[in-house]
Amino acid sequence: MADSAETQELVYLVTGGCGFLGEHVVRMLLQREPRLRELRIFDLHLGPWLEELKTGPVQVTAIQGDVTQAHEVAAAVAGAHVVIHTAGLVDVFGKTSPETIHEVNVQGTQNVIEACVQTGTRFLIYTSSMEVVGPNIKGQPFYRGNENTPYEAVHRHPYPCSKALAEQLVLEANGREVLGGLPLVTCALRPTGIYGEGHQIMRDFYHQGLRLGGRLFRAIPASVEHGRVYVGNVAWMHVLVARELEHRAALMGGQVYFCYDNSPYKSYEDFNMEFLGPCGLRLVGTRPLMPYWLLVLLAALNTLLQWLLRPLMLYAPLLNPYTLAVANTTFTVSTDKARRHFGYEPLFSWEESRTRTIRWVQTVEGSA
Ligand SMILES: NC(=O)c1ccc[n+]([C@@H]2O[C@H](COP(=O)([O-])OP(=O)(O)OC[C@H]3O[C@@H](n4cnc5c(N)ncnc54)[C@H](O)[C@@H]3O)[C@@H](O)[C@H]2O)c1
Ligand SMILES: CC(C)CCC[C@@H](C)[C@H]1CC[C@H]2[C@@H]3[C@H](O)C=C4C[C@@H](O)CC[C@]4(C)[C@H]3CC[C@]12C
Repeated sequence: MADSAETQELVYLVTGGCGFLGEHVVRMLLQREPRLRELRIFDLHLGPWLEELKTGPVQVTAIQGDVTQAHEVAAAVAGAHVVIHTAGLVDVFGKTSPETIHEVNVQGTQNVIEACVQTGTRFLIYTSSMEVVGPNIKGQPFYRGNENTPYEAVHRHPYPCSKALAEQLVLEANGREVLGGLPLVTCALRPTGIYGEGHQIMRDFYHQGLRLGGRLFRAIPASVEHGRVYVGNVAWMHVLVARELEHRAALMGGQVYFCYDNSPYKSYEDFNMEFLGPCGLRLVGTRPLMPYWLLVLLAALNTLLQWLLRPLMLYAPLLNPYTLAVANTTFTVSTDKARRHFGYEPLFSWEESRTRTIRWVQTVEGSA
């Protein structure tokens, strides 16, 4: 992309632009990418909030489409300078079949890659995930690791498997010739557990606490560290990579970067309480209130119930064998690769991230 900080000439496409992360990427681009002429938002489910974005200087084009449909993807990609591909099924609760997860997350990503090649789009940023690395099926901890830390990335669950395959497709596509003869430049960003305004699981925990009289009951040892990253900083990293990818193609092309900021390392439950506590909830117990084997049994029971009830209803509780294993395994990152490669610094401090998230929880329906 030519250096044209002043002129608005670039066309960006964000797939999954109406999702939790996608919406923040869309808003961040409109706020902090002065070269934008058109911003295309491609999603299976378009949000009503998009209308409010159409009053600004940037042409905002909402495209209702399905990444599993190659022709729809190609039509949306054609003419874009940059594609930020966040669309995906983030399903670790058994809501959809393994086949559907693969079709959306893997085949959908392949469709995006082929659309870039066929239409001449040269820059593709993929939202991968920490789960491409771990935690693995052996439950081995990943303690403050980085992009080069050796770790046996072995998965069985459809979601991490799909993210790993999709990431591999994106990285392997780096350097492919696109229409016009120039090379495709790709990279993948690996957020750890994202939190912030719009985080559905945080909302679920909040409602669960309200139902239990303002209390949540500790299930995971406080010593299990989870890496979390604020959604605004993840969005900022996507914007920054998109801006720097051309000028630093040789360094950044085909690379993966963990998404990180200054959010503290805590157990999943203790971290959530940073936001739910100020909103009136209390985490009962300094240690897990029930033995791990009982949690394993309950998780297995939930899987059985989900299977039995499937003909009648969707039963998809937070607790299942996979979510329990992930929750119970330390996974934290400590890296500065994004800073070294493209000058990333978190846009939001921990204090700002925390305040913004608390304010959002306070607006959640049913809040105390
Ligand atoms: N939430 C996290 O903690 C987290 C952490 C790491 C990585 N990620 C990754 O970030 C991305 C976004 O995750 P999220 O948490 O915002 O999820 P989300 O479910 O809120 O957003 C995903 C978006 O993709 C859209 N989508 C789903 N299937 C589609 C299809 N077939 N065609 C077009 N659009 C489709 C959905 O409508 C939704 O708007 C995903 O790729 C996910 O794997 C999320
Ligand atoms: C004891 C049980 C009730 C566990 C409840 C917490 C559980 C639902 C949480 C714990 C860890 C969470 C995952 C983690 O933050 C990272 C990711 C990667 C991302 O790509 C998708 C979301 C996911 C899987 C989180 C889902 C919710 C988990 C499992």
